[in-house]
Amino acid sequence: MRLLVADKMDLSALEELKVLGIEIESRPELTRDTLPAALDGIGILVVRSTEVTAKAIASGRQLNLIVRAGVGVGTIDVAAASARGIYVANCPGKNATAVAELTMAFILALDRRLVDATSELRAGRWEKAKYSVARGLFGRRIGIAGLGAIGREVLLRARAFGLEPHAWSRSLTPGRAAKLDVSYARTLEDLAARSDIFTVHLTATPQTRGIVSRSVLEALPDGAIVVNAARPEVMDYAALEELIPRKGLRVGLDVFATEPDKSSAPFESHLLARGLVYGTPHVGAQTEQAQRAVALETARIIRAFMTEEELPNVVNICATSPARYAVVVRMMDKVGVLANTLSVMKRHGINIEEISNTVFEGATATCTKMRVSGRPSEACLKEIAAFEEVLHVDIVALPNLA
Ligand SMILES: NC(=O)c1ccc[n+]([C@@H]2O[C@H](COP(=O)([O-])OP(=O)(O)OC[C@H]3O[C@@H](n4cnc5c(N)ncnc54)[C@H](O)[C@@H]3O)[C@@H](O)[C@H]2O)c1
Ligand SMILES: O=C(O)CC[C@@H](O)C(=O)O
Repeated sequence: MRLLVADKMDLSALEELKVLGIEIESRPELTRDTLPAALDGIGILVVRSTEVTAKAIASGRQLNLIVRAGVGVGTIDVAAASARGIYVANCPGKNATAVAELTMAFILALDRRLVDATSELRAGRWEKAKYSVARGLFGRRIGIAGLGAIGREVLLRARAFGLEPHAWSRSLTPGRAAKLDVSYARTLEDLAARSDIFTVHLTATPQTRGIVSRSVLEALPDGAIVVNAARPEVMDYAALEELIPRKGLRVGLDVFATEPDKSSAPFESHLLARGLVYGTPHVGAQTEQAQRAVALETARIIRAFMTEEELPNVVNICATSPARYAVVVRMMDKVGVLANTLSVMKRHGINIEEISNTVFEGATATCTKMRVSGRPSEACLKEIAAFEEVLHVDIVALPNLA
């Protein structure tokens, strides 16, 4: 099988896959527009930020698996992949430490205005009085929006700096907050209102688009530090642009709405000219440690795809299966027995949603579980049971977990 890595990546971690017959091709120069033509004959695609459009997915006729070597899958048309039965998997948590470190770097740099001080020194200006007015972090309040993998790493580091942690997260309850020893905020507005430092670590989904809204940003105290190392879509950047000078916000951004596809393209953001705004070109995950961890996780996913039944970190499996019954058939491990069973199911109009087959020690007998949406008739089950090589047929009603 051919594997294409369409981004810059630590390839040494993928070397071990060659023993599985995988041929690795590295083409970091590919872009959203050139990727579709490069997918001919490719079975596995690995990407970081290169966009995988519906057009690319349609061109990848042999594509079985797309691995996002990172967390956010917003650059992949997951719906198009699902419609063609292509797995999409990611590497959650593997770069959390790196992003938390960048978040802390922004907070410290903004408090001390490190970038401006350095620029002045470089220009030959010793502005000691100007840069001797930092507020300091100890005892100040940090509001963490989203206590996922990165949010929790930020929490850990915030404590070490003596910051007072407050949080809002989708599944955070007052009880859980008490266990984590963080002050519970009922809403994002509530969190913003008590944040001297406000940092966002939410997934970008249709539900979280603009969730850090104008009213959330309006609720921030004047002079607050704001960090977004998550995704631009989660924050109302137009409102932020307006509020930076009005409220004297100090802002650190690793993510921009105008990010180019590849680093050679030009970049522009009005936000950077609005006041004390520091930026980095989406490098939150770019430490050697994080990239190594992500590459190892990518290799683990691909190995599992080639050798195991279960695939880790898949983001596009049907959350609630439409299957309502399982037909459990114990049968002899012989050619054609399963095919006969399937042909009976087909004749009775039964659509199989999921199927698994376990072979027992000695390879004499197997157990096949077919999960189906409609209940097969007694006649259908009797027909299956009538095959000489079928040992037993059962039907089990599945709990509706929807
Ligand atoms: N700057 C970078 O280079 C970089 C690197 C890694 C991750 N990220 C981004 O950082 C963010 C956090 O990543 P993570 O690894 O902590 O992810 P995570 O899945 O561990 O945590 C995500 C958080 O978002 C919340 N969330 C998800 N859907 C939500 C919804 N519909 N409503 C409210 N909250 C919701 C979750 O409850 C959780 O608190 C993501 O946007 C990710 O893409 C950026
Ligand atoms: O790999 C990258 O360049 C960005 C990674 C980051 O945004 C992620 O979601 O993991």
